[in-house]
Amino acid sequence: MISLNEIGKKYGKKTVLDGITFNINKGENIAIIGANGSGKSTLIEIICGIQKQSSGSIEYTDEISKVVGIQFQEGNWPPKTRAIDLIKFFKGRNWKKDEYVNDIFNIFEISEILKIDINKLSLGQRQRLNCFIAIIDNPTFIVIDELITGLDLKVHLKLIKYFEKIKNKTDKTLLIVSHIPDEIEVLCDRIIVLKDGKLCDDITLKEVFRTKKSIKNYLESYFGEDIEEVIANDKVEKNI
Ligand SMILES: Nc1ncnc2c1ncn2[C@@H]1O[C@H](COP(=O)(O)OP(=O)(O)OP(=O)(O)O)[C@@H](O)[C@H]1O
Repeated sequence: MISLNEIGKKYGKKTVLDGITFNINKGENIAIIGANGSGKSTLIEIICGIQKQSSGSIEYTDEISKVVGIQFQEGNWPPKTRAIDLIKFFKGRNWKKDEYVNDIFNIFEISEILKIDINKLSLGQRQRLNCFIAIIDNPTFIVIDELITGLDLKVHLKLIKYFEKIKNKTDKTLLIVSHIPDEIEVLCDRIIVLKDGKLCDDITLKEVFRTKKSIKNYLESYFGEDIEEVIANDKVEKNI
């Protein structure tokens, strides 16, 4: 279990996270939602140990966090780095003999971008590669910061299917930043809502369906406008 206790984060005088308390149990699949700037990325970076909280504590009580795979919205790779260089770096020269790596290599369609400078890839191609690299070590705890960014529909559906398989067939723990109702419904069993850096809801999908009938209705109750519009604005902001 990962236990967050009164996590706070300040950048200078600006409070970005305030009093965040919740647990992540092994095998859980959690969606973190919130408006732009509500602190989602900061929170997942703190959970993964990339950033230090300004206050509060985190306890990691079992093997959940032993192997963490985090996919960032953007990855800053050194100039002239290619996918093949990263694969060899992480898995060695004999990576082709690794069945798991070959499997995800095909699913994420890496062969077509294998020898291109990563900095010259399109947003969607880079997203695919970032996601692939995040899970190359077959992590027990997978953190995905907005799967949809830059992906075309075909690849998006393919990746959702892959993560759905992970959810159903393994006891891996998934933490996903997402605003896409269908994605949340397929991949998650719990939603955490951040608003202005505060945790304002922590609810199971079961409860969402019982009280609001659909995830779309639930999201609308937080965003206060048609969620399709929020998603569309998100896509425009991220140049999809
Ligand atoms: N390194 C930083 N220095 C100063 N302020 C920062 C830094 N990183 C993030 N912030 C600010 O902290 C707030 C929360 O940012 P964060 O990226 O965590 O939000 P988010 O919910 O993930 O946003 P988005 O949906 O746009 O990705 C924002 O106001 C952002 O401008």
